Amino acid sequence: MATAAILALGVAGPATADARRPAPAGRSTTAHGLVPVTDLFARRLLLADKVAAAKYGTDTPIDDPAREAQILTDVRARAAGLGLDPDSVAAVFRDQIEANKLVQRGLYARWDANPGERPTERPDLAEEVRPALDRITTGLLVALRETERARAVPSCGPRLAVAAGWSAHSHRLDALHLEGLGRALPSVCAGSR
Ligand SMILES: O=C(O)C(=O)C[C@]1(C(=O)O)C=C[C@@H](O)C=C1
Repeated sequence: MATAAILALGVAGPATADARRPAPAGRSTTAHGLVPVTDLFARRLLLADKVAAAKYGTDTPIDDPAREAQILTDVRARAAGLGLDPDSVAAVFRDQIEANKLVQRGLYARWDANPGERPTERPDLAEEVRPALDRITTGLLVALRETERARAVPSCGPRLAVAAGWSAHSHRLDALHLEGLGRALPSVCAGSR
């Protein structure tokens, strides 16, 4: 999705007048229906700052294929337990990982160019940062299950754009994290896979 489109939606915010009106019978979701998903995407992207701070200036590379495989194996198994399609859920998480790496690389470039902006503390990746990412994984699996129907209807794309704009705005994402949010979205709607 175009970053500019997300930005514009973020500035506009949700349609409050519509949100106050009761939904017509048979129409299950509101414009806010996908916010639980995009909110967790945004939170996960903000954690990329801690991941990058844990690794920057060390021998630990941004890419950790073993950790990625472990996440994808785990979410596939848990998706099946929740009655979700494992392939679809794995696609969503693969996008989250790619989005996270996009932000990490952007931060590295920023810190290389501006030494004054480099992190002053190094969080513990194993003890602090990955457990926080794991908590988001659990929340995201629940959010994907709760939005299964909303993600299967043709209006998913526009609703996702509204939700992403709202989450970008409420988490005050900068341009880099907004780009990450755009990278996080492609697999959310059932028809997009
Ligand atoms: O846990 C890490 O080391 C991260 O960099 C985070 C993360 C992720 O998004 O979960 C991203 C890149 C790595 O390849 C593995 C996992």
